[in-house]
Amino acid sequence: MLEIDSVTKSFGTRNILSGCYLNCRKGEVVGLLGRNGSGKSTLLKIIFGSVKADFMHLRIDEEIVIRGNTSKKIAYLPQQSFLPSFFKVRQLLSEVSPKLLTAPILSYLNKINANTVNHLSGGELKFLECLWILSRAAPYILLDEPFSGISPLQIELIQEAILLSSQQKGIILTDHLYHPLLKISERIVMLNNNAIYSINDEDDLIRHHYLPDVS
Ligand SMILES: Nc1ncnc2c1ncn2[C@@H]1O[C@H](COP(=O)(O)OP(=O)(O)OP(=O)(O)O)[C@@H](O)[C@H]1O
Repeated sequence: MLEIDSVTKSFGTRNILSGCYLNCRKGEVVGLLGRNGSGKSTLLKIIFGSVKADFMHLRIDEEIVIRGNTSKKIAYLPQQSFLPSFFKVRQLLSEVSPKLLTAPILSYLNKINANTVNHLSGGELKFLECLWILSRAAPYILLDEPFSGISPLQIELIQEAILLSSQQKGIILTDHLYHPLLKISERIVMLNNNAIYSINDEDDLIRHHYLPDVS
């Protein structure tokens, strides 16, 4: 299990996270929701180790971890593209796990004919980056907005890849496209007012001012 607790983070005088707790077991997808600026990316970066918390405890499979990214136990899809523009698409595809290459995913990939990453469309690039991250050997995967910029049919393919990957891995996923997120998440949590809350139904999303109350 990946378990992070007592996460505290401020930027200057602005408190972003106060004593947050989050966990994820192998075999589950945890959906993390929260309004813009609530601190979701910051929390994922703290777990990965690219942002330093003011305070936190991170344990992965019973071991205390100081920096997630040097532990080899966490792979992380950031919101922004991270592959070098000259990276060969063929090379990228060769590093995708065969397990994720289902017939519909292969059929989509066969239609991509760019040679290098800088010739991919925004959605194609996000799709390939997500498949590549899901293929890493790390047992825990953090996905920051994997559906953003992706068209509906390709979102279904990404959902399929995430679910396949989650058979062995623990996945923490955040996205504002909350319907696709709700569909594949075993558990939903929400960052609100610097803390994490469990979400049981859509009414909770209204109570936490994530969805408008239209009643
Ligand atoms: N390096 C930084 N320096 C100062 N403030 C920062 C820094 N990084 C993030 N913030 C602030 O921290 C808050 C949380 O940012 P974060 O990116 O974690 O939000 P988020 O929940 O992921 O938002 P979104 O849904 O819009 O992506 C924001 O108000 C942001 O401006």
